[in-house]
Amino acid sequence: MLDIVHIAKTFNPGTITEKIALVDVSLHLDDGDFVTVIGGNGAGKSTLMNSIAGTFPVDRGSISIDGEDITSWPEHRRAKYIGRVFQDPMMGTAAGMMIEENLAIASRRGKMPTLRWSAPESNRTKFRELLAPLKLGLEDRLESKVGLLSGGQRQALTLLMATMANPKLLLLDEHTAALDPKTAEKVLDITTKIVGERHLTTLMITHNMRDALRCGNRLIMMYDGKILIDVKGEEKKNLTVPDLLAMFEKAAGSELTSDSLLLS
Ligand SMILES: Nc1ncnc2c1ncn2[C@@H]1O[C@H](COP(=O)(O)OP(=O)(O)OP(=O)(O)O)[C@@H](O)[C@H]1O
Repeated sequence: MLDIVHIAKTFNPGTITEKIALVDVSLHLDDGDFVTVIGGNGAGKSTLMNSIAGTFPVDRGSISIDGEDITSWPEHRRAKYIGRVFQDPMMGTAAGMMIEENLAIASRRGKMPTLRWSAPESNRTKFRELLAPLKLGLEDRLESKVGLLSGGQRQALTLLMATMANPKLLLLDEHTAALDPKTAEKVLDITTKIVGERHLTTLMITHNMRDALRCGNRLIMMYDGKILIDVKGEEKKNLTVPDLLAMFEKAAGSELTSDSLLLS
């Protein structure tokens, strides 16, 4: 489904601020794979995601989705295939617009643009049906401005919008990190439900090792711009946080020092 072959990315090459962010990364995802991505600060997780989304070009290598080489595609063209949710609940939705207007825009992703934002009654019924399973009461607030929602409500809505047009690939970039623990748990449960029901191929960055172990069928751990650990299926299911730390030490030849990972 997703094929990343030997990609590399260096920021500010040839300057004193040069930073090698991705060394030589290859990754193949099967249809419906739900991969959690962990790693310390600066390991290259967001750079990997940004490379896939087309935020910037990679220096080397190729990226394909369903056999189509998208390496040279600009970000807006890739957006037809890719749904993305960021850490900041303020991104991904339009605060000044109503819930139904946001959903109407999301449902038209990849189709011809239209000047008509408002939703006819048939769409409203569809939107209520989509929102009700979130159990956040949003189905009764279609005309509320999104800016009035809590961070968790807004992230759940963003998730719904990012998946409405059935993306080939869903990228979740620490999408629960800015929420309080209880709300984060709820949004993560909603994520697991949507991804599972829709069989969405998904990459999810998290700083929480337990979440990384609990969610998905595969886990990759990045370190110094490389994929250091890649576990899936039964092996992942039986893994504990101490197992993961031991695997890291063995593969990296040093102890994990990232506070954000160890304290999560
Ligand atoms: N646009 C950029 N310009 C310059 N350097 C960058 C840029 N984006 C990332 N980097 C650097 O590349 C390295 C990898 O960053 P990246 O954001 O991919 O790490 P990460 O694993 O997502 O870390 P974190 O968990 O802290 O978000 C870091 O050293 C970072 O400072």
